[in-house]
Amino acid sequence: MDSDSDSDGSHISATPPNSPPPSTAARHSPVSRRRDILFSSIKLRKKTPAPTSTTSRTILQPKISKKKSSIPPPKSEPIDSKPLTAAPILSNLPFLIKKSANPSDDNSSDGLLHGGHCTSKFASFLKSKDKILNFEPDRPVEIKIQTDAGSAGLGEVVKDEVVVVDKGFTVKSARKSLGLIGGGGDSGLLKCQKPKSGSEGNFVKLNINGYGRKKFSYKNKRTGVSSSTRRWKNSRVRNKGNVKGKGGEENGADDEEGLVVDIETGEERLNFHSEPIEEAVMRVRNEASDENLVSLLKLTHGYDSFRDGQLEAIKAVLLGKSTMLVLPTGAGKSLCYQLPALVFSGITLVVSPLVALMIDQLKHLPPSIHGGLLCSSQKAEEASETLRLLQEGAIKVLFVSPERFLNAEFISIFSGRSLISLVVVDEAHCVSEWSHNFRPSYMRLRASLLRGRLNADCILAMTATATNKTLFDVMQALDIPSSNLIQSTKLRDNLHLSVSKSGNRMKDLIQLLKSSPFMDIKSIIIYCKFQSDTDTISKYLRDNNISAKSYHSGIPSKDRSRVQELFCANRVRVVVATVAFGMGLDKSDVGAVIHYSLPESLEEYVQEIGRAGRDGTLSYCHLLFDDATYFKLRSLMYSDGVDDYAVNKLLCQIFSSDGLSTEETLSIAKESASRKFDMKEEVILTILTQLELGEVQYIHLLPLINVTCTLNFHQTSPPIFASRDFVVAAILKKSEMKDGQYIFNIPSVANIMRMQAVDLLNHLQSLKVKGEITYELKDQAYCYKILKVPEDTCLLATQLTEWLGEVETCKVRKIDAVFNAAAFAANACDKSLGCHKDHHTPCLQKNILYYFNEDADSHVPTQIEQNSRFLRADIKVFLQSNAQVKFTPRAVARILHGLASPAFPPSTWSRTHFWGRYVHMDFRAIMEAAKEELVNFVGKHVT
Ligand SMILES: Nc1ncnc2c1ncn2[C@@H]1O[C@H](COP(=O)(O)OP(=O)(O)OP(=O)(O)O)[C@@H](O)[C@H]1O
Repeated sequence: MDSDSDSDGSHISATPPNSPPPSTAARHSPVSRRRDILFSSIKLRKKTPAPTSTTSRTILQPKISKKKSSIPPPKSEPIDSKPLTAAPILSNLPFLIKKSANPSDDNSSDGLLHGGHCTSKFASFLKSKDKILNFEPDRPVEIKIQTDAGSAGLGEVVKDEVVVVDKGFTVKSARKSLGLIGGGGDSGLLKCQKPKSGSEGNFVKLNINGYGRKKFSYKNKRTGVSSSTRRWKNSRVRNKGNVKGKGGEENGADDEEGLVVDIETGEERLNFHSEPIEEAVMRVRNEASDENLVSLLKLTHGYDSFRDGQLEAIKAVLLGKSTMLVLPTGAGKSLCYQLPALVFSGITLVVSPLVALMIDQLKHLPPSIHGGLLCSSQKAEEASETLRLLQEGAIKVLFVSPERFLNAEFISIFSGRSLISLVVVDEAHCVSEWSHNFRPSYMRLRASLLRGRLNADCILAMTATATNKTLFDVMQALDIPSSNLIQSTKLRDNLHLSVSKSGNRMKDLIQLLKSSPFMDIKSIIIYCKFQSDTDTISKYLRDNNISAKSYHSGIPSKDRSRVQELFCANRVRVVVATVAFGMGLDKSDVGAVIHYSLPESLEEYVQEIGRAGRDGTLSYCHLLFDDATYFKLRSLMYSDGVDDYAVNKLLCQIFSSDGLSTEETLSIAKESASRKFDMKEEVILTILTQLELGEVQYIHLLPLINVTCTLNFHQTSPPIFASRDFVVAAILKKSEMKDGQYIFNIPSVANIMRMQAVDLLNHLQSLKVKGEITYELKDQAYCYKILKVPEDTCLLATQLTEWLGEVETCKVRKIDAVFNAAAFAANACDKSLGCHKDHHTPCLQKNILYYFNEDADSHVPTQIEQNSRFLRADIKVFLQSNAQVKFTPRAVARILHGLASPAFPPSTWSRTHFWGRYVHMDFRAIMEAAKEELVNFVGKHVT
């Protein structure tokens, strides 16, 4: 499709010129990448009854575990053959104080994990028995711990030193691994520096009775700077090049128990005393009674009681019942797998969509539970270290990204063995394409894989935000019976919700921040949709003497971490952020969340306001909305749409291989295919994923590689080299010569050599190291092998297109629902439910709950315009003035909505007068009109 046209006849349009078209950069850099990858696959699942009960009750009875563990049995076995076989879970487990990880370092934009990008520094964020692999060895953390448990335990800060005195625990043993807090080896990089005895004046002592989890927020009396921050700096200097903790050596003991402080977040963590916990675990294994569970909870987490839904979920899981758990954000879902992980003998595998979340959850594991993580951008040695520890039984809870399930080696660890006791699917709504952020990679998480290949009997799916339709889908995919749904209200009642329609959002925002209650709130998140907004607003706030920083995926990860650090340390009052901020952020005292832009769904709204008031205090959430943003965001929901014929053409290319041998690696270059089919790369990936994971497995997807290689020989002449090296011979045979360079396609050569593309690349690399060749690679491509050719490509294309259309409709319905709820509150609420002025907690809560419980496909009314008297005339003019270009109805509608697409780039098309002119009108209505006009236009020009 050629679309290079400058002249579009704008001068003769039917409507007067619009206000200047929105900047394409702004329009097309919404940070919600969720939408970009939302398209996915057709799932033709068997229908099972929808979950009916909102709360399932379980009767806990001991169950005999069938599982064997690689972990040797403990010295003290349970008294009888009770359900859950024992493991030496606690002795000599390490205690870890970690430098808080940086959740924003996920390379994938907005912190979302796609294709498993994460920086390697997370990779080694691992707790293990022998080692703590720190990702920044040059930045060890020191924490001083007061060992004198006999002291009164009153906290104070002197000379920036932090120490925790634990009254409730005693030091269990003195270990030699002095550099490692509680560690058993000497390779740990986190430092525990013991105070010199009697130097109490240097240390903070907290009166915590061993169990408290108070917020640590002491300030240095002199500087006013948080001691943890200062401490952090000090420790860096002091520990340079010194891995072993000197202080620890001096004192001869470093295995402290009690409460300790995360040096960066200031958060307290419980150290533990292994024997009482071990005994408590045994008691739960013998009888998972409320009493036994509460006493374990107290020992491991320091809490006196369970929150709503927790006990029920834990009991169900301990009984081996696969469970769907829906609790509000911040309600404490993690605990529901942490305690079972401790009790089960095998591994608990936690699947999480974000590296940031994984890090956060790993960080928040109680010290009695060993954790590790695997993500795809780990260095090979880091991943193998984790796997080694896993196989040794040194990891109880392993966090993995869904992409890990593509890795055959990983799956093979568990195949045929009963190593896994529990699989936890966190953010389980991602499994469903009807959720607000479906992840194609979550499609791999099917009960068949988890049970069949990983040998995991029990699955715990957790989410805070799912409509009934999504829940049904997830439970069906994971084979969770409808009776095993544990669900509590979706909104915390400490969130005060308000809404206002705004004519000038910037001005209204400042006014809001300067008025009660917001003016007194010390920690505020402002959510925006567009990156550019976050920068503009934060600057504007600073200009108005409000301490603010922006946060979005376009900011370098180091700076993002810094913003998060400052915010967590209460040194920045406001963070103006895109959706990228907040995932994995467990700052408990965020007092307000303000939406500067309309969220894309009520799920997103609930998730984001859930960042506020996690400490249970009354917190304020205000939503500013306007029509223009709604139109813009609604329009963007259509940017991934595809047409039947384009999908058909793509399928023809996918299955166009000559040989169709299952051994052949085929490829589709991302960029050129995207342009050729006018389809976003993510949409192509979605279709490929569906072809792999749908009901029929047509292809097997392989890792992305650059497929075009340009090669130069430097030492040996090519023919002589070819006679010695059969790979080179094949390359010469398959290459095109251009300017003395050999250009070839990697998979083609690999195929004739009957080798894997990756092995060919390794071979080239070794020749390069020897100085024989240099080469360049380009054209990133999706690689795959064909397993089955569809009998009817057209039918398959139609099914795929229809399904993608349904997903699109679902997304549009979501944004309509959130707009309607806001508009109702602002314009139509009769205040009968108790709302007053801008305060609309009752009516918003009601609408949100209604939305979550609504009938799956119920109609959501829209206020968007369906027609315009100038539309037809404008389309006519547009087509006439671009008569040389082949348009589809979708292409015309996109241009009229100002939506970029691969074949109609904004660099060319935003110049037209029609670009974005009809963004306020329903996209599909424009497509319909464009279709009719195109038929007329083509009819006239053909005859
Ligand atoms: N029984 C309990 N008593 C007191 N605090 C608890 C209890 N259970 C969990 N918490 C605390 O509540 C906070 C939120 O817990 P958690 O992170 O598990 O929430 P979540 O439900 O996973 O939230 P989100 O959906 O936002 O990730 C944590 O600080 C946790 O320690």
